[in-house]
Amino acid sequence: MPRTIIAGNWKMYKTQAEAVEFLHEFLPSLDITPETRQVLLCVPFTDLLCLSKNLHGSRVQLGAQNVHWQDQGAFTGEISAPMLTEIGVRYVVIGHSERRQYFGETDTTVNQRLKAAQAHGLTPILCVGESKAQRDAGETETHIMSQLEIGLQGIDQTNLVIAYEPIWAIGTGDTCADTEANRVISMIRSQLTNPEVTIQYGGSVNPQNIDQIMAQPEINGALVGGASLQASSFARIVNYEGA
Ligand SMILES: O=C(CO)COP(=O)(O)O
Repeated sequence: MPRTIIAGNWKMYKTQAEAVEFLHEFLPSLDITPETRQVLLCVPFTDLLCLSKNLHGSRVQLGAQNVHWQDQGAFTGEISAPMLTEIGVRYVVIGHSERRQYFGETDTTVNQRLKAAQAHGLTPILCVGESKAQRDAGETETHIMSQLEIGLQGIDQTNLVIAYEPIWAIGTGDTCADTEANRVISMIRSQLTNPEVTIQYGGSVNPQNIDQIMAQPEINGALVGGASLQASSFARIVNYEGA
């Protein structure tokens, strides 16, 4: 069985002070068994060091939201994998649709970032998903298959998480129907060589829909944006009802 991983993606939200305040409320309300349910917070770079100290000994792991493919060099504004692992980061989100849309991320650079993350022992969370126009044109499957084909070239599937995030469902409140998310995730799994890869759903996950999403057999977790910013709402999500 793939491991269940519920991750919060804070995007560009929360100063350090706000992050610490979040933890004070969030950590005591966790009601999970870490062996069966992994919880992650993927936070802005400036929050990582402080959260690493505050999460030490807790049941929550830390993730970054991007990583460069070189270990060091003249790459102004970038952060490398050794810089992340040194401060206790274990996961990194790669190829989020917002990076693809606003910052020129391509499947090729996604692949380079995945390789660098794995080379340093980070677990990458590869984000894939179709736009509304692609869905309407019936191109959901071909688009995702092409993202996977290029993104996963030469990638070790024993240290990998995939997040299916339909772009039209991100931040819109327009959640993909859970059976449809299950169908697409099943298609994604059919493209993989390792059946144990955790595949998450992301896109308007909230405390009201998490139980139903997690009841789907192919869905192994969630990547949560807006609803991970409030401690009470993210706690309800990670404490979802189910196995
Ligand atoms: O992009 C997302 C997580 O990476 C999803 O964002 P929302 O949960 O705000 O829709």
